[in-house]
Amino acid sequence: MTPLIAARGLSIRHGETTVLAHVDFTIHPGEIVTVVGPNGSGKSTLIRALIGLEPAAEGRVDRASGLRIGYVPQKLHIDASLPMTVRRFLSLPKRVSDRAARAALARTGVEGLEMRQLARLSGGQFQRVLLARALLAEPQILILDEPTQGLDQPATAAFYHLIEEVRAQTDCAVLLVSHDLHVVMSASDRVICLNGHVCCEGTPKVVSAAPEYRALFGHGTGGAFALYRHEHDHDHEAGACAHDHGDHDHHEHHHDPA
Ligand SMILES: Nc1ncnc2c1ncn2[C@@H]1O[C@H](COP(=O)(O)OP(=O)(O)OP(=O)(O)O)[C@@H](O)[C@H]1O
Repeated sequence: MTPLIAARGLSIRHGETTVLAHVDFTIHPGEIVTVVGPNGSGKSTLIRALIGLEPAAEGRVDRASGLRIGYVPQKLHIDASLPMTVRRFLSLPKRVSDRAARAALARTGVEGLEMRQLARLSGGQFQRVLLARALLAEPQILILDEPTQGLDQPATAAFYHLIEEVRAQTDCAVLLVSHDLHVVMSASDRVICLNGHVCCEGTPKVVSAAPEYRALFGHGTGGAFALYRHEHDHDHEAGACAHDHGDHDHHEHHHDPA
């Protein structure tokens, strides 16, 4: 199957610093893939590179032709305290019909909020409005960078449940960045563990058992994997550290100043 997006030997540098080194990564239609990794490990950078917002220092990113991407960035360059209604926000940057706006809000469980000021939305409602806006493009892939930051556990769980519903309804692929390992792991087909490079990759079960993952996140994470989305699927597909090229010197020194 042709991937929607593929990074091939992708390295990203900011000045002298290599932020991502030799990343190989693909996402296929309909998959839910989660990128996990410590702070500063390059998760947002990878997402931005996949979308075309970061130039490759080495390697490349291939995107399916005409790919429709629904992107919810980690930081929104809009002040939520600006006087702006949800309806108006949904029309940025491209005007949408009342009907489309209503349908998008209904789909994300925040129907009837059209005339509400952004500043008066709860954190959870705001995330759902962001998701509604991303869905307006009828994306083939939805990319969400830490969408539940600041939400409590029930709101986080409800949001991921919604993502799964959206995926089921639209069959779009979903690429998530998250720190919510417990919830996300259970809702992912595949997990990529990043730390300047791909440390390990595979099903939640494979990644949870990978020494590289455990070294980063500790051993107390075992309980996080009680609910695997496809417990019996594809475990053979991507063994732990499939993308570890054995270049250990490089990996270990990755975060050292160049
Ligand atoms: N525009 C930039 N210029 C210079 N360095 C940058 C820039 N953007 C990111 N970095 C650095 O690149 C590294 C990776 O950042 P990135 O935001 O991708 O990490 P992250 O894994 O998403 O982190 P977090 O979990 O904290 O959001 C960090 O060390 C960061 O300081």
